[in-house]
Amino acid sequence: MALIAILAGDGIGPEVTTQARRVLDALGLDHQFEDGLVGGAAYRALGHPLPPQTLELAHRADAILFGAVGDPEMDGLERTLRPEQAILGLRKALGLFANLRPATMFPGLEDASALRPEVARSIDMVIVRELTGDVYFGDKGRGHTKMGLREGHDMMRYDEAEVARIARVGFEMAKRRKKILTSVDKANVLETSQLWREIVNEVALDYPEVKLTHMYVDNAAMQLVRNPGAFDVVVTGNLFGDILSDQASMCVGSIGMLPSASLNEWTGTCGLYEPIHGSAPDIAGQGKANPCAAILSAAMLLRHSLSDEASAQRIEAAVIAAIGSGARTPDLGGSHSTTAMGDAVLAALQ
Ligand SMILES: NC(=O)C1=CN([C@@H]2O[C@H](COP(=O)(O)OP(=O)(O)OC[C@H]3O[C@@H](n4cnc5c(N)ncnc54)[C@H](O)[C@@H]3O)[C@@H](O)[C@H]2O)C=CC1
Ligand SMILES: CC(C)CC(=O)C(=O)O
Ligand SMILES: [Mg+2]
Repeated sequence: MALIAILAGDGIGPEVTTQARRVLDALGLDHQFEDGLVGGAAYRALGHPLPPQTLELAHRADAILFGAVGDPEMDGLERTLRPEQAILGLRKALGLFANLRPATMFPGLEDASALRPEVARSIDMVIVRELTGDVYFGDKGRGHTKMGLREGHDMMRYDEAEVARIARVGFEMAKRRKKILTSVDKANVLETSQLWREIVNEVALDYPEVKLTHMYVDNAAMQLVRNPGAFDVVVTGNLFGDILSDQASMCVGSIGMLPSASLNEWTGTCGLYEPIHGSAPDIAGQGKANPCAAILSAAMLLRHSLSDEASAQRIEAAVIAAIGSGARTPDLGGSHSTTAMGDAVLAALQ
């Protein structure tokens, strides 16, 4: 029996996580669930966005289903107490360096894409985003210039081991798919990216069967809307991966459709699974959130952390069938509530 920690968080986090939990329950598997406080909800109750008891639960669990954190009322808090520190802290504490973000066009959703249907139809890609380095975790601070102007800095840095291990995840993933890997960087400007490219080329020697292309991030953003079907696996750093994956989500219809897995090794023993979106304060509490990304994250949890491919596929098939039957939340142009969308997925579960 596995222990699944549920960290629902803030805003729409609890709304979408509730639907994912319903789907997991309906599978009738013998797993145990334990809820933990995280983000703004944890700060309100316990004075810290990632309290020790939540961190302890995360370490004890076999896998974590995460909702989202973030609360506009807490934007003024010092950075270390902001709700977002909870997810950053979990990624660092659990060593979750590999973030897999699949973007696939679901049949019937072409019209919801921001792209023309004939362009959108061919999208089937995975963004492999490095998750514990880069400007997100580099030295940061505030100060004043000699002229007395306020300044801020965030250090972008990677060492060769950090680049090599995420590159390997990208190559392994590509090897199992169409054998096309695009490494995205900004090596024409950034020293960090030059090292990135050097190391990716070294790792490539172990994967002669994978076709490797290097692409600058500005071009990648453009190609992602021009010809997204050309991408198979994209490997990139923390910042570029964060931005490109939100962009990829609109190419397949909605940010409410993209799940993710954050792993600390290729097969992942303990992993954290979350929709790529945030707490969406603009729609929180209104029953408008699309729960598909959270439900699909639960499928990734079963696949990567619990080695239960059959159950993962049952969930994915149910989401495809629910979409196929016309179920749509407002972000997809429909009028299903969050719960009604969950109902549609449950009804389609075979
Ligand atoms: N992993 C996490 O917990 C993340 C947390 N955040 C935090 O979330 C808060 C809000 O950030 P935003 O920049 O507004 O990004 P967001 O992803 O929360 O929302 C962006 C837009 O997408 C819409 N949206 C997001 N998820 C949706 C869903 N499931 N169904 C329908 N529409 C959806 C929202 O309504 C909003 O208009 C901030 O505090 C931010 O720091 C942002 C991204 C990731
Ligand atoms: C710390 C999070 C707010 C970063 C983010 O946007 C993400 O991981 O998608
Ligand atoms: Mg993001």
